[in-house]
Amino acid sequence: MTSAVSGNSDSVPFAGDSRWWAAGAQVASVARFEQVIDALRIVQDRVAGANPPESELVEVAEKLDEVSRALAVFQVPETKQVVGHLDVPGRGQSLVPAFHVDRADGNSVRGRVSFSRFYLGGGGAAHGGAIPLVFDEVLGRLANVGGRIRSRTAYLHVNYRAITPLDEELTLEARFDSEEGRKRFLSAELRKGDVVLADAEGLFVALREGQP
Ligand SMILES: CCCCCCCCCC(=O)SCCNC(=O)CCNC(=O)[C@H](O)C(C)(C)COP(=O)(O)OP(=O)(O)OC[C@H]1O[C@@H](n2cnc3c(N)ncnc32)[C@H](O)[C@@H]1OP(=O)(O)O
Repeated sequence: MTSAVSGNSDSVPFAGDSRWWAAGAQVASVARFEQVIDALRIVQDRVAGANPPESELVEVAEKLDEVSRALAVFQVPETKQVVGHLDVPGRGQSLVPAFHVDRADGNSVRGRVSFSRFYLGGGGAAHGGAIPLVFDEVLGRLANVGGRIRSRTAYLHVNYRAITPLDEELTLEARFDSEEGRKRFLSAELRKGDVVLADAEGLFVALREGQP
């Protein structure tokens, strides 16, 4: 039996369906796919943090090749892709740390995120590119919810105020500040407790008819 992939991209509704993707992609089991993504995230972390002997590396490479071969025959075009459209925190997209929504409406969202070992930059701090990934994910979704015409990031300005530690639950708050014609201005902060670790301002431009 197959299930339609949900229009919402988080277990707590993010106030609407952005329809960034073509609706109707089917997945054999959302729960099983989520299990695969969770396992993949752990593999990413374990690979990033490992320094095993060569014999173990040979075995691990063979096992990973086996997984790649198993999935190779099931590749689909973007319109049928499941990753990115799963109704689970993080949309099943293992590139971006999963964002867990606690509160959302059409103009703001608050949630939690944690940067695991995979996202290490150096010196215990999250990679400077991993933080904009999360801001783009959250602001991009917020820019498009509530039946708005879909938009794309035109710019994303990030200020790094303090190092972002790994493996700690952080909060992220974002808001839709204003709109001028096709231009949507949004902002957000990433915090550990009361301390702002990073903040961001983004411009998202609504796409014209037929614009990719
Ligand atoms: C479930 C799905 C969830 C998805 C979540 C993740 C969402 C992630 C969103 C993304 O990351 S999208 C991918 C990254 N972004 C891109 O690939 C965008 C690439 N750039 C473009 O496609 C175009 O440049 C863009 C659509 C952003 C704008 O081009 P247009 O030709 O449509 O707009 P135009 O150049 O006419 O500009 C419209 C207005 O925006 C302004 N503008 C555009 N880019 C700007 C910029 N960079 N800085 C300042 N202003 C800018 C421009 O000046 C103008 O202002 P005015 O109306 O006041 O004259």
